Amino acid sequence: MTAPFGQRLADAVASRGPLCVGIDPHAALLDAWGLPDSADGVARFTDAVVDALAGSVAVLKPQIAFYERFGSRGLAVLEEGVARARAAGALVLLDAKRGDIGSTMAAYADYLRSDHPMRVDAMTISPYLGPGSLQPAVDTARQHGGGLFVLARTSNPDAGTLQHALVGDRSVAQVVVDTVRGWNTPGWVVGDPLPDPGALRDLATGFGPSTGSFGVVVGATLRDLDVDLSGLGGPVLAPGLGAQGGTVADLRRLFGDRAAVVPTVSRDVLGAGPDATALRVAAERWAEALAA
Ligand SMILES: O=c1ccn([C@@H]2O[C@H](COP(=O)(O)O)[C@@H](O)[C@H]2O)c(=O)[nH]1
Repeated sequence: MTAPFGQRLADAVASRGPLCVGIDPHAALLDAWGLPDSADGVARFTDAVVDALAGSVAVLKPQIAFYERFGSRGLAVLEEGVARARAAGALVLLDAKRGDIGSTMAAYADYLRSDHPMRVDAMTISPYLGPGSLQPAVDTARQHGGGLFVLARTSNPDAGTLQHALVGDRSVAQVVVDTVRGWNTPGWVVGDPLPDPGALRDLATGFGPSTGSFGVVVGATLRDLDVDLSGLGGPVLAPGLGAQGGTVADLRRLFGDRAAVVPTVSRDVLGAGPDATALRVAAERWAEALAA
């Protein structure tokens, strides 16, 4: 029986630190690494990143879009990379950003099943079809010890166009955060009123044995933290560092010590490759800056 993702994440962070490194084999990076823009190039890129980092970083986050570019051969490469990364001790967060009606969502969530050929530890999902549509993914995650990160306030510049829109007196982003807070709250079921954040302030804010398995994505590029994360009870995936302009100082400014933050960096680390030592040094530089 697999322990809940939140607990496994907290353990990984305790022993390896919170850094997540993204595996994003962009065509430009393949070129810079002297690799062909093909499934073979992506395989060599993935192997190099996994070999260099899966033994030391807490989380690796492959971006499925870069594998789907090469059809079934690309997915076979990803499947192999995911298995190797997990075997080396890294948690694998599949950046797939899936979202659909509930019955289809159940199929997407199969990536979390223990019998899936490309089983991952957690995946990113999109809430655009409404919180209720995501429930089958929550059920699968609970059953198989998996985790979910729901897009709440993403790192792209025009994200607020939709995410700031109001639903009653709350922003769309806040509705997402409140929904995830519900998933992390023992005893809460769909249809119950959402838990009052004020009453949940003592739910874990940092990493610990009670870290929940359900998290949100909040970009490190935000000018201000315009969602209330109190009582979330689960992790916050923070992309946007490095290539998108976010810094460790931004993480501190936005989150302080009020959240269990998993900062994630792709291009800024991957650009150091293909040399394994250089990749490790680039990841360590971020890890040290985060720990300082
Ligand atoms: O709000 C979001 C959600 C996901 N991402 C993904 O993270 C990486 C970022 O790559 P960098 O090279 O570090 O910019 C990429 O896979 C995005 O799809 C995000 O950037 N923002």
